[in-house]
Amino acid sequence: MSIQVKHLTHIYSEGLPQQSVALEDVTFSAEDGQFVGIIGHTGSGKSTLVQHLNGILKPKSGQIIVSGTDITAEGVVLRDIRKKIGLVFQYPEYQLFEETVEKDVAFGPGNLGLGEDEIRRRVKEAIELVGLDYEEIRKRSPFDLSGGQKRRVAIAGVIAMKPEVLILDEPTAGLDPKAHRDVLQMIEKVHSHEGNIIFLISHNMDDIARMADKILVMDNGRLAMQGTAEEIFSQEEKLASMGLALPSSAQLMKLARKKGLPFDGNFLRIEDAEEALYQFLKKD
Ligand SMILES: Nc1ncnc2c1ncn2[C@@H]1O[C@H](COP(=O)(O)OP(=O)(O)OP(=O)(O)O)[C@@H](O)[C@H]1O
Repeated sequence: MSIQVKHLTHIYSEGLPQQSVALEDVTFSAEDGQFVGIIGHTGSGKSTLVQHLNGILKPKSGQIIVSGTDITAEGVVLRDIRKKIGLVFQYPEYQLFEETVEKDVAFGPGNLGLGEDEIRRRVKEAIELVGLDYEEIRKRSPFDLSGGQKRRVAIAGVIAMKPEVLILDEPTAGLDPKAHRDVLQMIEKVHSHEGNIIFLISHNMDDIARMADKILVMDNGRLAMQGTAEEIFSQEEKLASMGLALPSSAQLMKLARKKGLPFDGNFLRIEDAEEALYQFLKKD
C-alpha cells in the first residue's frame, strides 16, 4: 500500500464571497506501515487534507494515488476506497447509534458484505484491540459508557473494517490525561498489530514527536514542512512563526541549557529528558 498526494488544492464555496482556499498545492507520499503525524495551527487545513484521502472531499485539482489508482478520477467507486482507508473523525463518539456496542462495531464490517462468523470475529478482535473487555461490554449500550470508552468503541468500529490506512483526526481531543494515554497506547498497538499506514492529526507535539516516522506541517493550506521528528523539531524558529511549539521535554531541557546545565541533544521524548536529568543529578 502506498499513497501519493500530488498538487492537491481545495477551495470551499468556490466563486462565492465566502470562498476559502483550504489546501494549496499539497504534495507528499506515505508508504506501507508508515506513521504520519499531521500538525498545524487551527484552520491550517489538516482535516480538509485527510478528508480527501478517503474520498469524502473532492479536490479542485490534484491527484491522490492509492496503490496505483487515482481516487479522484471519475467513476472511482468510493465504497472500495473506504474499505481500504478508514477515517476516525473528531469526536467520533457522536456517531455511535446502535443499541449495543457489538452492533455498533459490527456496522462497518457488515457493510463490507462479510459473513456473520467473520463479522463476529472482527468485532471481538477490534474491541479487544482497543483495550475493552469483549464479554463485559458487548451487550451494553454505547450511550452508558464513559467518554474514553465511547471513543474506543467508535475507533473499534473503524478498526474492525481492517483498513490498510487508518486516519485519526485528533483522537484524544477532550479526553482526560489517563484516557489520552490509553487511546495513544491503543493506536500504537493497532499500528504494530495491523502494520497499516496511520495518519494522526494532533495539536500535541509530544505525542507527534514520540509516535510519527514522518511529520507533515500544515500552514494556511500549504504543506510548509515535511520530515522526521528530528528534522522538524530542529527548526524551532520556523515552527514558532507558524504558531507551533517544540515538545514540552525539548522546551524544558532548553531552559536547563540556558541556565548553564550541560544538556546536549533535542530531547524529543520525555524519557530522554528524565534520563539525562537523572544521570546529571546522581553525579557525586
Ligand atoms: N465546510 C467548510 N466550509 C467552508 N470553509 C471551511 C469548511 N471546513 C473548513 N473550512 C475552512 O477551511 C480552512 C481549513 O479548515 P480545516 O478544518 O481543514 O483546518 P484544521 O487544520 O483541521 O483546523 P483545526 O485544527 O481547528 O481542526 C479553514 O479556513 C476553515 O475555516
